[in-house]
Amino acid sequence: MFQIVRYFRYASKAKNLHLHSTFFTTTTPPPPIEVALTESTGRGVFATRPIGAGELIHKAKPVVSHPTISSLNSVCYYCLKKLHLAKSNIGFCSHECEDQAKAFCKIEKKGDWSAFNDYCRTQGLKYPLLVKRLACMVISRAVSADYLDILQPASLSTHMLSLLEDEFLLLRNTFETSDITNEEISFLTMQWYTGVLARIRINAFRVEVAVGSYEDLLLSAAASVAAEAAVGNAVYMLPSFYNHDCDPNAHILWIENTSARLKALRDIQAGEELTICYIDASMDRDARQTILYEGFGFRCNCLRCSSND
Ligand SMILES: C[S@@+](CC[C@H](N)C(=O)[O-])C[C@H]1O[C@@H](n2cnc3c(N)ncnc32)[C@H](O)[C@@H]1O
Repeated sequence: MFQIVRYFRYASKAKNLHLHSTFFTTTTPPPPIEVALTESTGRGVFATRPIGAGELIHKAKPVVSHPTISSLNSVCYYCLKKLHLAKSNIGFCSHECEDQAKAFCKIEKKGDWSAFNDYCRTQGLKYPLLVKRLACMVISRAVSADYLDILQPASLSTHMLSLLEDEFLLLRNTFETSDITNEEISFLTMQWYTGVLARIRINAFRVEVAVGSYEDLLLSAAASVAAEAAVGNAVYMLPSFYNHDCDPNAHILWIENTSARLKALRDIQAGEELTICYIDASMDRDARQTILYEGFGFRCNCLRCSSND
C-alpha cells in the first residue's frame, strides 16, 4: 500500500539551520533527492547523486486531486484517467479507484453540491473543489485537518480574503444542511479554509494528461510533449518543494492519470538543485515575470530572466 513516510533531519550548520527531508514510499527505494533550505528561495529539492538526462527521478501520487468541472463526467473521479464512455454523473475507471474514493465519496454524497458547483462553474474557480475534497477526506478521517500545513502558503491580500468568504460559506452551508454533525466539521473555519486555499494556490498542479506512449514521453524533450487540456488539479507532497526556473533541469509529466513522474531534462550533478518550470516556458520574459509574480508571489532571477531572454 502506498504510504508516505516523512523523514526530517535537523542539523545546525555554521551558516544556518539546514532542513533535510525525504519523502519516499515504503515499497520503493527512496529517490535520489533531498529537501533542504536554499540560499534565497525557501526550501528546495537537491540531487543526492548524479542524475542522468532523461532519468525518471521519482513518481508521486497526489495527496488531493479533483477533475475540472468541465471534465467531471469524462474522467475518473479519483485518478482523472479518461473514461471510455462519458457518464451522466461521476464515474470511475476501475474498481480500485472506486474503492480508494469510497471514504470521501460517502461524505460527499450526504450533501447537495449543486449550489457550490454552480458557483465554481460561473466564477471559473478550480481550487475550492480541491478544498471540498480535502474537507471530505478530513471528515472521513482519511487525513488530519493540518495535512497541508507543511506546504508554503501564498500571502493573500485583504481583497482576496474577502473574495473567499462566499465560497467558504457555501462549502460550510452544504455540510451544515447535510446529516454531518457540527462536531465533525468543527475544523471547518474561515481560517482553515483560507490556510488550505493559500497552500493550494501555490502548490497545486494543473494535471494535463500527455498524448503518447510512456517510452516516447520519457525520451522526448519537455517542449515536444504534447498535452491535452487540463483534466483536473492536484496537490503533491514532494513535487511541492521543487522551485521554479525558466530553464529547468527537471520536468513533471502525467501519462494517463494523476500519478506524476519527475524526469531529468539534462545531466544533474550531486548537490545541484532540481527545478521545474511552473509556467509555459515559451512565453517572453515580461509575460513570465508577470505571471510568476501574480500567481506565485516572486520575481524570477533565473539566468534566462537575468539575461533578458
Ligand atoms: C511550490 S513552492 C516551492 C517550495 C518552496 N520554496 C518552499 O519552501 O516550500 C513555490 C514557492 O517557492 C518560492 N519560489 C519558487 N521558485 C522560486 C524562484 N525561482 N525565485 C524565488 N522564489 C521561488 C516562491 O515563494 C513560490 O511561491
